[in-house]
Amino acid sequence: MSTKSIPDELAREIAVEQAHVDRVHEELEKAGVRADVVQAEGLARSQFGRQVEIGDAEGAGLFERDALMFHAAKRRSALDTQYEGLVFGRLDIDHAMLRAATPTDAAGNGHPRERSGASSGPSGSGGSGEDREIRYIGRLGVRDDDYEPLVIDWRAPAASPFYRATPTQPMGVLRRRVLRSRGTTVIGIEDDLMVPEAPDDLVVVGDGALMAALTRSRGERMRDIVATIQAHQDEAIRASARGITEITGGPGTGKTVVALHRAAYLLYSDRRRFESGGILVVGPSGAYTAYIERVLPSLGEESVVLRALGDVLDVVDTERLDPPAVARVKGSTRIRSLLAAAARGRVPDSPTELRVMVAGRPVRLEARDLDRVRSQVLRQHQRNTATAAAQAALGEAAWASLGITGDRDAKAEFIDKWEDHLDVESFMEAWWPQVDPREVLLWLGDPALVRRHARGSLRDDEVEALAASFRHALEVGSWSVADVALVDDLAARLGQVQDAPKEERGFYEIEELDDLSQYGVTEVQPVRSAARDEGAPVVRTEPRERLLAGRIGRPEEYAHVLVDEAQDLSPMQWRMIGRRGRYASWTVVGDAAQASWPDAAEAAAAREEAFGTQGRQLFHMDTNYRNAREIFDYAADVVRREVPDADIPQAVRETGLQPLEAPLGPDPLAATRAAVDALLGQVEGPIAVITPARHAAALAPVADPDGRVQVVDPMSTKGLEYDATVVVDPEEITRESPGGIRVLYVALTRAAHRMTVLF
Ligand SMILES: Nc1ncnc2c1ncn2[C@@H]1O[C@H](COP(=O)(O)OP(=O)(O)OP(=O)(O)O)[C@@H](O)[C@H]1O
Repeated sequence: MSTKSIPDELAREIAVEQAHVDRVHEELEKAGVRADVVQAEGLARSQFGRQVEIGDAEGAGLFERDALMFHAAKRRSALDTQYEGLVFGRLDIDHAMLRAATPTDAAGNGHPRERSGASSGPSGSGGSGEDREIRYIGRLGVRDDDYEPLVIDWRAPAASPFYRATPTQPMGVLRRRVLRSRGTTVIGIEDDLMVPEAPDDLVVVGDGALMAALTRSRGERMRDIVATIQAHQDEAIRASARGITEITGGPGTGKTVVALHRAAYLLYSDRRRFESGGILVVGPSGAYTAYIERVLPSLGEESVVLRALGDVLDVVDTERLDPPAVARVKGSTRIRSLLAAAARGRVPDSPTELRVMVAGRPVRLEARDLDRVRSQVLRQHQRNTATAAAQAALGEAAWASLGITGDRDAKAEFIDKWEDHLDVESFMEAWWPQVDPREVLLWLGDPALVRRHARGSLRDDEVEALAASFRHALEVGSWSVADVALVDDLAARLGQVQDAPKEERGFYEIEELDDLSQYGVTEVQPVRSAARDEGAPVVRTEPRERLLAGRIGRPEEYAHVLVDEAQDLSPMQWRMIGRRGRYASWTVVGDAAQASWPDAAEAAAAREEAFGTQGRQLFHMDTNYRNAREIFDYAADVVRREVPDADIPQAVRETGLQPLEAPLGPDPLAATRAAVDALLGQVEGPIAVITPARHAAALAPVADPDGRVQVVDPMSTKGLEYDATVVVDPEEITRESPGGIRVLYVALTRAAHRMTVLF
């Protein structure tokens, strides 16, 4: 046996694997041609529809095989060119060893033996005898004409030993091999031996795939870990789809990447349910969704919806953060009573009196009467769907106000006239308009209104700050991330805005003009009459239109909801996500020690409400795969001082390089530049300068145009990682953030290889 790679041996092994990869591609080439034919015959849709229901380990027959291959052929070139190859693993299994083992220690994870990914036989180093089997593992399943698997989908039960086999429980596996490819070319091999002595014909090369993966430079986008998933991670990935799956663990323990692989696994294991029902992945920021967006496509899955907290609603997409004190008010369920009152309250500037002549009788209703009718209707209805009910209730009130008793016919005539009365209709338009939930937030720019509706539930300073924040939204024309959950809450209270009946639309509202973009028009400014504007201050209407653009629909519901960085969701955000997962199972990923939402108990209560009474399964990750041990130990020391019960993982990789500390000095820009310049020569990939707001403007010039060096605030680095970081002014980071030291902990755990801290 050989445990060290020597170039010739490595080249020989690569050639063997290349031969198999070539065979897979030939097969896919043929399938691609067939797929074109299928498509040309108009059968593609039904074929594709069927294929989504099968896994490559189950079922048999030409039809499924064609369908499977159709899908694989479609995805092949993307997987090869963008995602490091379709085939990434190989298992050499000894069935004699398997037979001798306990029944649970079986390749195939207890499932009936599947035929191999390449079979026993001549192709390569594994071909000794009947008992030997070779399985190739890939991002998708591929079979040959005889329905023999050439590659097994990584999610199939037959691929499970690739992730679960260990030297103490080898599951019949002699050698696990990871293939590294560029395009369709195999360029490297890393082997792990599962038995103390490999048979003579089994060559072992490389230093182990995990370490090779971890020492690699980080790209701008998260990579999948499909070739190096560890056994404890695999358990969480393949855990039951039901109920609530919680994945906890410290920084860099792979929580995010495991959760994403789990999403791909769920689609594979119950495609009918999860593809049609949908999977929603929610993360903290747009930077985060951009960072993870390639992981699922790299696993062959395109159908998962990724949303940041600022773009959960279709019509709002924002990254703007409120000052911490305001975000706190907006995130707390305390604000619900204000929203409820505002949603039920009078529409500002709506009429406070109704005078009308109906069926020859003069009707007069005053503010008190109108308020009473409104409250009565809103006890049973949502405002936007209750126009008819409100008009009817108003009619009853109008009749009652006349003080006529016992004359049924007169009442019937009155109500009949009331229903079609033009004056009543125009009153209704002003008194009971359709209300966009975002309008309600704009009303709350008035502190007096906020105070009145809050009825003591908010302090004076909170009232002022809240109202100021909505006025600010109107000035800048953008909502904040925290506003999105408020809009969603109001939308649930008000009901969907209803279309005006077609015949009532003004000529300028005809449908053809709804989508002006087809004429190249991207921004519309209303024409204001000169007379109306005369003498009046110039009103800039554009920000308001930006704030109210689009139509808010009903919340999209999903079959599975995956929430990352769950420790940061405010109670109001939990409620927002909960509306999208009322019938869903959940995967929830978080680490309390990295929390930026200050009131853990309140958030926990809202989260429990979102989950309902479903069963739980908990997975804990305790190995840090991101940070060099020296960097992580530094961060762990910092957080332990204030959060003694922080969940501290073990970092597995040592570099021998301690983080550097240097003074920020009188010229922060120069100090930061010097730190960045040094790092540029030491790492290949992205570098982040993580700075508190105080230095952000001064340090902005350090960012480079190609994006390799970025200047970012600590909160925006949540969930992300870089080859190297410069953490600026840690004390100020702690001071400025509501999460305090926990946010500094996030900042200190973003670097994979090098870190410099500037005090
Ligand atoms: N089995 C693995 N093989 C290779 N790389 C891995 C493995 N597990 C995790 N990693 C890598 O470790 C890094 C950290 O993973 P991830 O971002 O999922 O951690 P996290 O627990 O979500 O971190 P945080 O809580 O700090 O955001 C990523 O680069 C990920 O690819």
